Amino acid sequence: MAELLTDDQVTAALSTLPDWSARDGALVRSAELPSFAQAIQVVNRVAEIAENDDHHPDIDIRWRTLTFRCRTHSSGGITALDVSLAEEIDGVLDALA
Ligand SMILES: C[C@H](O)[C@H](O)[C@H]1CNC2=NC(N)=NC(=O)C2=N1
Repeated sequence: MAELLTDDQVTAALSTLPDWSARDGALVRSAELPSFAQAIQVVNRVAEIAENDDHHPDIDIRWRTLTFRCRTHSSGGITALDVSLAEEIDGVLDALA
């Protein structure tokens, strides 16, 4: 099972992820896309990455606003897998937002 990050490790990771915060044992980011269709494109691209990595974010879709929550369910909190996933989600948003 993946190791949980310490609070200090989470703080250090967040310093490189300015659009993310830590809430309730998860890395959380919201993003508003120009349209619902573009929001769904982002979701589809993130879904592909999540399947490849076998690590899946919780995703909330409200019209064109997406909220991603990255936590390792099997570990019960934030692990290095979530930091990597957050970086990959940033990459998708940078490319499509
Ligand atoms: C067997 C497989 O690796 C697990 O079920 C994976 C799938 N995706 C997952 N995603 C997340 N975010 N947390 C998990 O614990 C998790 N477990």
